[in-house]
Amino acid sequence: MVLDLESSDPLAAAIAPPPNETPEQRWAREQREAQARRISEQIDEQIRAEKQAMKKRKPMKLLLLGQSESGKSTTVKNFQLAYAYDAFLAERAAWRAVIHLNLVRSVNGILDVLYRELPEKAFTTDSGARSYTPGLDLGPLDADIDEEEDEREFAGFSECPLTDSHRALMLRLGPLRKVQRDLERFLGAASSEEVHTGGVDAAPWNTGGWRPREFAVTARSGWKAALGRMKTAGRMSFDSTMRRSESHRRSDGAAQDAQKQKTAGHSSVAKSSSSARYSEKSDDAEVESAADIIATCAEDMWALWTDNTVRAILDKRSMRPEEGPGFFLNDVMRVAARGYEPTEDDVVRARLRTMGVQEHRIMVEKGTEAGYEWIIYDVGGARSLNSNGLATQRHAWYPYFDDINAIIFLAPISCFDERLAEDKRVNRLQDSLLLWKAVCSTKLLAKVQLILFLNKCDLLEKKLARGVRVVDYIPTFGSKPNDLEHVSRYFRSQFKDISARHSPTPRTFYSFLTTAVDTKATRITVATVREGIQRNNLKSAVLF
Ligand SMILES: Nc1nc2c(ncn2[C@@H]2O[C@H](COP(=O)(O)OP(=O)(O)OP(=O)(O)O)[C@@H](O)[C@H]2O)c(=O)[nH]1
Ligand SMILES: [Mg+2]
Repeated sequence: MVLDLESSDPLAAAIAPPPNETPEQRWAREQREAQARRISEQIDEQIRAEKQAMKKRKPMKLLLLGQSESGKSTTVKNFQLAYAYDAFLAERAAWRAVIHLNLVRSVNGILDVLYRELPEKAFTTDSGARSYTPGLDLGPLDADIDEEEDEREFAGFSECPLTDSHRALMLRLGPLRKVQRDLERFLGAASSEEVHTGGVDAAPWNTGGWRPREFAVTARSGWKAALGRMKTAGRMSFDSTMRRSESHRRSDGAAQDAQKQKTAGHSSVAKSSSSARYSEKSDDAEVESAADIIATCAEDMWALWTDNTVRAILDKRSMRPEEGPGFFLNDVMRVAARGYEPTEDDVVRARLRTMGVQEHRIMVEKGTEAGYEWIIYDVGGARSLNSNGLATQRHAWYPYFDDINAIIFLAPISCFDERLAEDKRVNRLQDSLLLWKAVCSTKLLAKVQLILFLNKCDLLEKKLARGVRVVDYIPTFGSKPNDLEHVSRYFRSQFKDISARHSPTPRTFYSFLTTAVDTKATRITVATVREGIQRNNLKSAVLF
């Protein structure tokens, strides 16, 4: 049987003129069709005009505040994922070097602990000064040593539990010291600025004692320029033919970064752009060689992380790298593999400290608001922004406070049992509350919507599940059940109370329980917040 395509096409049948149409009927039909075309064109024109108007509309300005490691930059990444996905994708490869740095920092942090477990003679020089075994390229101790902690009797081990095969493993991982230095130099070539953390910066994965120093690149020193270089490096491993066009783009990018930072009120633009000079060839080669060494060490890193003795040593020291920032050891075989491309989740979990102010322009790519621009200011939560810092540095923040539409304030509520490194008397949650109080009471912000993200709920839940009792750190918590619901409700009530008592004029309290590394859940929160800010009304958004 031959299929009659013409008559079996429902569309063709629907638009075909009726059979036996009279001239009058034809005239009437053509009139109707012309009218329908006019309406359709009007609608198209209206959409075009709306898009134009959208582009002309003042961008929505959002400021992210909160102590260091509260999750501000992670929240920015969630905004990018939701509303500027193409831009997010474009930068994804660039994060490889950061993720590699995060990984080797975890490994070197563990190695530091292990070397300190070895008998004295294994790391005492002729002069008696402590050092690592001579002849190894272990570099300087990459941790802030707390002598008190160092001398502490190591309960549970009467003698060194590390065997010869542990030592051999540690030796084989020795080259990762240099890898860490190289990656730090690469990411920070614009500034070579290492930040000695303290105060609100501190969120070590060991709650007491010493911790690995964290590496930072700053807005002032042009970390975006560094990211530009990482883009090259990341892409190189996927497509080396991109090299030439990329180097052109990079110089453009450095100029744009300088311009953006200027817009954001940075005084050190010149420094930022001039410091973007670097030796492309050696930097690229360094990053590739770092990736190579990391790939070679993959199995040993995994062996280290899964070794029972090593884990017992970390446990005894209450060290939990897996709860710290930028933890990739569980994924080491994937992340360290040659040709590794970061996933979305990897990028969201990657840790790169922000110093100064980062300005992110997010152009909404799709939907009814395509073409609409958001400017998100991501403030480094370093010391300058602690409870006292806000007072002393308030002038520096005025340009950002001025015409801001909303502030998202991030408070990591899992850190109720952690203390500031610079002042052991101050609880980190307490520090967050003080900063919140300072923000709430700022007169210039009286009319600004404040949205509180009680973040790191996943870590809070884990902590409570392993028996850490809130009342031991915050006596006013009393005898309430030590579970996520009651604890988060209690913490929320503290923040709410401060908002009510210290806001210059009455303001509605908006809060969300968040886990910023959970991109699915955060996407919903971000959408609610975005719509709410746009309508200047988040009433339906108050959760629990
Ligand atoms: N487990 C967990 N980790 C989180 C969460 N939010 C952020 N992180 C991690 O915490 C680390 C710090 O997050 P950032 O977003 O860099 O913190 P920040 O507030 O920008 O810190 P500064 O730039 O120092 O001011 C990163 O490694 C994140 O992946 C969370 O809800 N749960
Ligand atoms: Mg940040």
